[in-house]
Amino acid sequence: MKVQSTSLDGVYLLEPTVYEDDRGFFMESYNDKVLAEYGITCQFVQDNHSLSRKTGTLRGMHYQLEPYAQTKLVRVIRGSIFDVVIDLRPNSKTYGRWEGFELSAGNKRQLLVPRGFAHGFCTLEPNTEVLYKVDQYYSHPHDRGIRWDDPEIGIIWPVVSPILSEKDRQHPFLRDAEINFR
Ligand SMILES: Cc1cn([C@H]2C[C@H](O)[C@@H](COP(=O)(O)OP(=O)(O)O[C@H]3O[C@@H](C)C(=O)[C@@H](O)[C@H]3O)O2)c(=O)[nH]c1=O
Repeated sequence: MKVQSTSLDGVYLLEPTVYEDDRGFFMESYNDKVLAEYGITCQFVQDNHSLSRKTGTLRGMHYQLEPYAQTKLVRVIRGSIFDVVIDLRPNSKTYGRWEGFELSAGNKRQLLVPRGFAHGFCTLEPNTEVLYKVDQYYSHPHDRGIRWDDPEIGIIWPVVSPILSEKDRQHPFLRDAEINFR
């Protein structure tokens, strides 16, 4: 497993070692010892799986307030996504900055999203399935979001008119968002 740091402190891009043979492939999709070498010692407690039928489906930008903030380990098992994080840690040098990564069933990359970040993605292919581990349980009362097209953040999405849930259309801009990360 190759672990690369990114422009945002605490966000890592993971590239598993894939062993291919006549039958197909084998890879370790999660190994806590490898993550611990990078100081990532969270305990994952829930696995999530979503299917987005159409290309250009955008889910985001989501986070949970403390004490239900979540670390997420995201990967794609079918199709591909443009996966985006926004740094929401008020004391961070990169507060309000975003970065995007292409994750696909083909490249098998994974993104480690720490607590204190908003997360979202846009699908690049039909019938895209995303799996992710989280280290805190879902809590509806702590569930928050920021508008995907907040001009102050300026995410460059690969789609102009994405397919959104009703909830994701209603999120506030970052300047009005409720944030309680330290
Ligand atoms: C996230 C989540 C949702 N749900 C329920 C609530 C709701 O009725 C239904 C659909 O929820 P949503 O519309 O929020 O699903 P979705 O838009 O896919 O939300 C997800 O988006 C990505 C980008 C993330 O980063 C995730 O953490 C999560 O926020 O599933 C759970 O039961 N457990 C969970 O962990």
